[in-house]
Amino acid sequence: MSPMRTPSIYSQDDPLSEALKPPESETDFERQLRIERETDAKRVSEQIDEQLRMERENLKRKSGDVKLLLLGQAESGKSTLQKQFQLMYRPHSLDQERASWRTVIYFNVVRSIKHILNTLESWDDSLEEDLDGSKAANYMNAGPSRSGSPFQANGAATSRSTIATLRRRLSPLVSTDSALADRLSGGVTVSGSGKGGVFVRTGWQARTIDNALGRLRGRQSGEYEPKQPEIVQDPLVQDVSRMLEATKDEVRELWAHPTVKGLIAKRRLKLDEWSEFFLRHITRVAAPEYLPSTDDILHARIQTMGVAEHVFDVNIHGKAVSWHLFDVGGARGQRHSWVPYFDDANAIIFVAPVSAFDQYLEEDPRTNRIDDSLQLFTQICSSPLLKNVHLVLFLNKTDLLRTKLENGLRVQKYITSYGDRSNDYESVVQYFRAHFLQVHRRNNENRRVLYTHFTSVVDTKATQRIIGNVRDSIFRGYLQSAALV
Ligand SMILES: Nc1nc2c(ncn2[C@@H]2O[C@H](COP(=O)(O)OP(=O)(O)OP(=O)(O)O)[C@@H](O)[C@H]2O)c(=O)[nH]1
Ligand SMILES: [Mg+2]
Repeated sequence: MSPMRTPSIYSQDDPLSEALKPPESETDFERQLRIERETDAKRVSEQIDEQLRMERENLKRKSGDVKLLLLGQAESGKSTLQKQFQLMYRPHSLDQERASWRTVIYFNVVRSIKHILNTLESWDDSLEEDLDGSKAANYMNAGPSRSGSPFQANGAATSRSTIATLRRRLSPLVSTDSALADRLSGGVTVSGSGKGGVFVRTGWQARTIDNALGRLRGRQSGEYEPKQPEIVQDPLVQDVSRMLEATKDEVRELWAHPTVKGLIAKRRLKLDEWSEFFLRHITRVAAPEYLPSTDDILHARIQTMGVAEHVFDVNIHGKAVSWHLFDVGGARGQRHSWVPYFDDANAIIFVAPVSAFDQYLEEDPRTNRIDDSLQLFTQICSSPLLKNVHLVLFLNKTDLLRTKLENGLRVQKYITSYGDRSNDYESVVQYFRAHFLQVHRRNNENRRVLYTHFTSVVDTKATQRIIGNVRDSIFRGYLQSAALV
């Protein structure tokens, strides 16, 4: 007679229970493991619910508080701007979460290496063709190589074998990709998350540690003492750190390889700004006791899921006012969650990345990112719910725009209406600004002012000055509308 089954957490009435039912052939040992896993998952889920409930409680808005929304497409720089607010008004909180950013940065590095190796694989045949012909010279001129150019000595065959060796040596590091993604997302996958890979919800920093502890607890017998986030050592992060340390020369060699440089120069390999940043700083990032600097945190990339609320006490003229800042996920699949937050908003900072003129949406590769920003800005300007909101526009990523133009990228190639205007920085930013101003003018029944700033939100000094300006202008409008002056 088979032993009586311990009840599962799946309810018998649940229509999903049929699909989730354990297999008939499950052994006692497998069942025990499954039940432990389920109990563990339930505990984590309850902790998350409790944490969210407490966060909601703490975040309750009082009348007189300022509600500021950060809006804009994915990768525009909203969360980076939020970090600047945090740095300015709650710097200790960034220190507390500093260690958890290591997971994100390792994930960014591992994804970048994976992307380079995959691109090398898919271009293998045409590379061979290029490298055998005169075009090889372009690759060699495209950038310095730490190890010298392998093509000069033995040609394409040597290059291929160097890359094959690097691929083999880097494969254990690359294979940590999904475990890191899982750690960050807490196992939640979102379809269409694309190359950025992982969406995180508000409070992920604490939960990243909790996820690690949950798993640790599963392995240990007996009780464990919860520790401070800073001193908790996530075994996965420790493993990745060791691997990175052991293979940092290979990562550097791959990054400096003439074929990789050549593919980048020919725009066959497109790396995101954060990939380039961390690969450039790989020696520091791969050091055993690496703790991310503030600059590293500002460059780290993780997609926002839903809407994350942050509260800051902003002091102005001796009076402390609570600001509730809402950082939204900008990907198309996330935008439906914005509208409930429009109600009673005081101000919006719309972030539009002007460097993105040569880029297309991850979610829809036919849509140019500047076009998408303009469409989105049109919707925001024309929304009746937002007609009284103080409106600020950040034309962001101006540093990257400058670099692209200096490298000879022509705007007209991607935005034909640009025509034969001069391709210098000033002409380009003014052209984009004029388009946003036009959208605003056409959707401005209430004759409200649009405050525009050219920004690079990874630049702390400049951004904090601009935040100061924005704070003052929002505050003036806020005082007027509250009839306090
Ligand atoms: N160089 C440079 N990088 C920037 C700038 N603004 C943002 N970034 C980088 O761009 C990446 C994306 O920025 P995020 O702040 O995560 O973008 P987001 O708007 O929050 O994106 P979603 O959460 O997906 O909506 C990060 O790696 C940032 O470091 C900028 O002005 N200059
Ligand atoms: Mg974000």
